[in-house]
Amino acid sequence: MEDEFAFISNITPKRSYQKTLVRGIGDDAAVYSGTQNMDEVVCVDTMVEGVHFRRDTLSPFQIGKKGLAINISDLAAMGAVPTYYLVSIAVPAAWTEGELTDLYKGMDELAKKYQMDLIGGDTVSTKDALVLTVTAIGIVEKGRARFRDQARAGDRLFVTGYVGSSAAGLDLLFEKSLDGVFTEQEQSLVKAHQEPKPHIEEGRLLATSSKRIALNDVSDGVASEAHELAESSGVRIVIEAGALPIHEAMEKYSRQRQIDLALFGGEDFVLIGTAQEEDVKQLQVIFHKKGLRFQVIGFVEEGEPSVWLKEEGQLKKIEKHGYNHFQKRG
Ligand SMILES: Nc1ncnc2c1ncn2[C@@H]1O[C@H](COP(=O)(O)OP(=O)(O)OP(=O)(O)O)[C@@H](O)[C@H]1O
Ligand SMILES: Cc1ncc(C[n+]2csc(CCOP(=O)(O)O)c2C)c(N)n1
Ligand SMILES: [Mg+2]
Ligand SMILES: [Mg+2]
Ligand SMILES: [Mg+2]
Repeated sequence: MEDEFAFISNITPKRSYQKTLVRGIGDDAAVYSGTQNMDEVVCVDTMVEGVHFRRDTLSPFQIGKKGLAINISDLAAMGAVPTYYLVSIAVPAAWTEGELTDLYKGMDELAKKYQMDLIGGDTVSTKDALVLTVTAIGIVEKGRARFRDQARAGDRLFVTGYVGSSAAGLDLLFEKSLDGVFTEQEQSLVKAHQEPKPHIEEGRLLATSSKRIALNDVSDGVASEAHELAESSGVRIVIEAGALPIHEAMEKYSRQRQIDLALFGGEDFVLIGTAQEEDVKQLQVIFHKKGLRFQVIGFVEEGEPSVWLKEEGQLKKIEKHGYNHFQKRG
């Protein structure tokens, strides 16, 4: 990059979607007005070169798109409607301005889909690895945000999409690299890793259609997210191995590997939650009508906060070893 200021000028949006925007990029901070009867929802997640992606696993466009997607996924897990985002980027010398422009195009594609305005950020240089930090903002009707602490004994555990696909796709990318040759089946796993689709529509249905729902998104793997629900809610969660929705492209993998990828792989960015049995029945109908996936994968019991896997009648305790930045993968 030659000039930080010319770069900022290039990535400044020429249009805005949100009516509440008062001042976007170009001042010391952005300003937007609150919306009556809505709560503001805000989250931030970071992607680091070498940790969350490599140059041979994601293209610059995909890095941008995924950097925004993982944040929209957290908004989805709260039941929110996305509105704004801010981008902080630390750029090493090896990255060209063209690549950075592509990275922003990736974010812009998704922003357009959800009518989100880019309203600010920060651009700095760094020595080795690119670091992309996105802050996403959304709104949700007052009292409707979906929390992790709402699971109760008797609830069913559900997910809103395939689990394990992203980790399977990453393994394929490690094996063959970005421009490797993939079968059509392999390509669907690779795509799940490179361009995860945030489940906003699902989150909105869960925020507006039912009563008490605990909700989280799958960034670190089903086991880790189930632990978060169990710990926040003070309950015991049982996952039924046979019910996990595994993509057909993983059929040729051993059963053990499929389950491992689903439980401990992560980055699927589907929603995982719990709801009362009678609400689950309604939700299944609503989701089905919209062509969306809603799969019951287990249940909630009273007991010490813990997660168990039920497989062929046997119960096995599963530890919280999803993806953990400061632990070796178990
Ligand atoms: N360094 C930090 N400083 C302050 N709060 C943090 C920090 N890291 C995480 N948190 C907060 O801790 C909570 C859990 O964060 P966490 O990142 O685990 O959730 P997540 O974004 O859903 O998961 P993931 O990062 O795997 O996508 C959130 O409320 C988050 O804002
Ligand atoms: C090159 C490369 N190596 C490993 C991985 C796997 N990975 C990285 S972070 C993460 C969990 C979510 O992170 P966070 O908790 O920060 O949201 C996972 C499963 C990857 N995507 N790319
Ligand atoms: Mg986070
Ligand atoms: Mg989350
Ligand atoms: Mg997250």
